[in-house]
Amino acid sequence: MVYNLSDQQSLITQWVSEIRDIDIQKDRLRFRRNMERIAEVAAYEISKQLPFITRNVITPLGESETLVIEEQPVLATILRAGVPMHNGLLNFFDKADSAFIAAYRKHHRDGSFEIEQHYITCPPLKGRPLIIADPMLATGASLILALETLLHYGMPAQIHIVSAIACSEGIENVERKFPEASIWAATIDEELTARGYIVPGLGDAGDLAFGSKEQF
Ligand SMILES: O=P(O)(O)OC[C@H]1O[C@H](OP(=O)(O)OP(=O)(O)O)[C@H](O)[C@@H]1O
Ligand SMILES: O=c1cc[nH]c(=O)[nH]1
Ligand SMILES: [Mg+2]
Repeated sequence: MVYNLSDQQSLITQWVSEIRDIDIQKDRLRFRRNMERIAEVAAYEISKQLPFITRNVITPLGESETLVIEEQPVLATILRAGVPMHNGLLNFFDKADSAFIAAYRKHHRDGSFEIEQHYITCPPLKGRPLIIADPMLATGASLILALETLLHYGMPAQIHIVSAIACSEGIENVERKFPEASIWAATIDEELTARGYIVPGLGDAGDLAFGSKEQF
């Protein structure tokens, strides 16, 4: 299932406009915070699909029957561009465990690239909701490799993918491999360049959040 959070006008469409804008996106603090709050809204929406249980709470004046999350999710993030979205998810799922995957596109001279994955840390996933943040779902190669690796830690009860900008081709690639996953995108673009950049997209999310990186 794919959820496009720009289906309706809302603060999400405002924030998407700001992360795309070639001038506004230069403000790194605002860029990271916009990514963070997009993830916060996605966390709220995803929370409606998690299992809840009834709990009796003693208040100073009596008792109240409330609904609380039954099983805390595991929040996974692909470094480095995913870090601001991870913070956003953690702001809302404040009791969750976290998983981290270090992966990046290793570019070759001919313009092609492959995904290098170096480090992963993850708690047991069996029977738990898994929410993975990757701000740019371009070809989907990073996300697919990350999910394939994460599933060695157990089969989650639910898989939710949170992206700021997802492109149709990447969504199709991910859906083919993980049809059970829900994709929550702040917006969806149609075009992918030969070098795997989303158009109109926003540029390089990792560089915009943290600065450019040297590649050896
Ligand atoms: O869907 P894909 O084609 O795999 O592309 C998406 C990936 O590319 C970006 O990471 P990048 O490799 O630029 O690393 P960074 O976070 O260090 O900038 C982005 O954060 C995704 O993880
Ligand atoms: O457009 C894109 C594609 C991958 N990664 C990015 O940061 N931007
Ligand atoms: Mg990058």
